[in-house]
Amino acid sequence: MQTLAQNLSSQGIEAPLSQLIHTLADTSKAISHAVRHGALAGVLGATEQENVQGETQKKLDVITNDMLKDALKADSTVRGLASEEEDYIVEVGQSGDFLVCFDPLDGSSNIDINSLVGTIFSVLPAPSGELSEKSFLQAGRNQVAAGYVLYGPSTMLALTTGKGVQLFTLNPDTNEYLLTCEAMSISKDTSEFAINMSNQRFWEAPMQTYISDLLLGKIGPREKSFNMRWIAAMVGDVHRVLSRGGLFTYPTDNKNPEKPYKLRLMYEANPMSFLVEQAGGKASTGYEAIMDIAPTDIHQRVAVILGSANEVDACLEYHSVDYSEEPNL
Ligand SMILES: O=P(O)(O)OC[C@H]1O[C@](O)(COP(=O)(O)O)[C@@H](O)[C@@H]1O
Ligand SMILES: [Mg+2]
Ligand SMILES: [Mg+2]
Repeated sequence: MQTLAQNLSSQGIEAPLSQLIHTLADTSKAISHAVRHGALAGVLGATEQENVQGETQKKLDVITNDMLKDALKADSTVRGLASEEEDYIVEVGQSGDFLVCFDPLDGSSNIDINSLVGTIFSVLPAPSGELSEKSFLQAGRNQVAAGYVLYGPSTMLALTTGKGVQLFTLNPDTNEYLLTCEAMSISKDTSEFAINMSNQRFWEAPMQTYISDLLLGKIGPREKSFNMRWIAAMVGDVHRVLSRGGLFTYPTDNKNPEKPYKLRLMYEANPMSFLVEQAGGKASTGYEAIMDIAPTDIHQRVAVILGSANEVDACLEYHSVDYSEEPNL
């Protein structure tokens, strides 16, 4: 099995990007170690702090953010970083080639129940000139690399540099990432979907109708039965979609009109969309491809529908219908 270094070199990845990917991969090994020690290391539970998005930070949110920040600050290829847990962008060096956006610990609500969590990252080219938040506001199409690390029964790194999606598994005996799937591929069709059903009454008409039709199974317009899964960590749900197909969505809702979306564009939706497209799937808001969005804020949120191409298309058809005349929606 190829090591991460061997795989990057066989893909012809240039030295600066390879260095950065190693920094991220090495830090994820340390995070995996901390996550695995859980209560033994006193890292479970919440802090008294909130992040810029008004969410109470878990201890591990802060610990993992600091680990990644420190490692990226020491990497000469990094010009700046943006994190879910940082209010503002952080300038790192004067001359680095890359900007890194990351969610240090995705699925925070799973920490205290010993369930799946992960790290998501997106690498953008650093524009020349003075660094500001504007430097980061690039469409997802500009990403030069993206990936996630899943801290599950085994620790796995899914990575794309625009040449398909490679999956590595951390060998716990040698602490080395080894290539265990050289080209992840999402089946075009699926009969599995993932959505937080408890928000059903808050969704817009297209999603209400689409999910109702899935639930009707064989007696409905789709004429087949669908299964549902919800891990409550995007990283786990997207990993399942990459592994065996499926549709994952966190749609627009009006639960809190000031927050119509949940997932963050720069460090959740864009990197996952890059991976999904590279594995042959699709990623949309319902109205446009996620990676085509021109960002306006590093912490901006967005509706996400991603996964098996034909099923995403089926969902998008519901978004092209005018429901304004429908009495009950
Ligand atoms: O709590 P809900 O509604 O199930 O939302 C789960 C979603 O929220 C998230 O946990 C948000 O990520 P963070 O844990 O990084 O804030 C996603 O990973 C996941 O898909
Ligand atoms: Mg997250
Ligand atoms: Mg997070």
